[in-house]
Amino acid sequence: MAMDPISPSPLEWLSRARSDLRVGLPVILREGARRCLIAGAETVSDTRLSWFCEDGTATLALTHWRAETLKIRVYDDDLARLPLAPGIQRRDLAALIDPVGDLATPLKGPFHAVRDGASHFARAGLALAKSARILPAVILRDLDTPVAGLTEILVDDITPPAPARLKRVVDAALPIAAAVGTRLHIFRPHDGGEEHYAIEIGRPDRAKPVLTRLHSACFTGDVLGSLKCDCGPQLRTALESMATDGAGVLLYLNQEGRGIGLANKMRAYALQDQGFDTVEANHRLGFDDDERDFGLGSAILRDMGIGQVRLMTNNPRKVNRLQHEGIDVVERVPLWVGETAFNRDYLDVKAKKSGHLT
Ligand SMILES: Nc1nc2c(ncn2[C@@H]2O[C@H](COP(=O)(O)OP(=O)(O)OP(=O)(O)O)[C@@H](O)[C@H]2O)c(=O)[nH]1
Ligand SMILES: [Zn+2]
Repeated sequence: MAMDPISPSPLEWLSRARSDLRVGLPVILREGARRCLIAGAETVSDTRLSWFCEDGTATLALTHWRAETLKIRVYDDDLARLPLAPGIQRRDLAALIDPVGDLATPLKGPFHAVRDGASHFARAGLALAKSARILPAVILRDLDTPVAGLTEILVDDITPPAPARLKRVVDAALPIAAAVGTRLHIFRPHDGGEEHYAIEIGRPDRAKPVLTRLHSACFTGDVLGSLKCDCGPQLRTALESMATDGAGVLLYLNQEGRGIGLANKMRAYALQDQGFDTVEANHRLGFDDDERDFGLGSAILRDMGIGQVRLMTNNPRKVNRLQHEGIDVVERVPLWVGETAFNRDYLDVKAKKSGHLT
């Protein structure tokens, strides 16, 4: 991995590794002279799975959340490793990593987690799977020699995640129903991740606090008008308030499903159909309550020359993260709109479990 101008940089390798995992291609993790092959447990093919497992040394890494649901002992703080026997099939793996069938087949196990050996390859693999927006579960196997054609990355390049860096790609006038004088700015992260947008209403005076919202993408709420959440009404109300005020900036962050991606959010909805709440559903899938990085918001605001904001939110994590990164949140503007019979429990859980201010 020489740092000449033409070879991939660590960030570029990471971007490749995410795509590889998504299509089912294994990736090599390296630390010093040690190499480990990993693959997404959700995406690995039958043939590759049997290759991984043929000598009986492969393991499956799950987050502590998923392990707790399956009653697996957690020896490594935030994750658990299970041995994978030769001959294990993809449907056996699916039952371990995907909670949708948990209630139908509740008596899985007992499981004997791996205690020995280092867990950092597993931890790095799980971080990579999350950033690839697949289920947070990876299979691992030590590797003696490099494999030609596979992406190889250093464990240290995965954890801890680097602070968000984005570049402004383009902006143009976009008259919208809420405000004719609107511009849409597109920002592209250096790490090859999803693009994010800034919707600038009017011409906010940078010398004063700017009415601002950090809005996370919600395809179901923003586009389809889902009644299960409050995102659509929050989006429209925020834009209308900025129009009424004469100026404002709404950052549309492509962190669908609190950062787990739309496919995993729909898995969470399937669990909610079974009676679990929004937080429990994330945990049963193996995710934290909230996987979003609000550092994206401060990076974009800084780029736009905005240092002081009146932030439209009920979420104290957004306020804290902006403050932490030097954006002065001079006021929090509550944004409670769009309660329906279908989202009452969801809003209740956000207030009770996720600390949303009422
Ligand atoms: N995982 C998961 N994500 C959900 C669910 N319902 C909505 N979301 C996502 O939750 C996020 C809500 O985003 P925001 O409205 O910006 O954030 P918030 O944390 O509610 O904070 P404020 O609205 O600012 O008070 C969006 O990314 C939605 O896609 C759910 O049941 N599970
Ligand atoms: Zn929503």
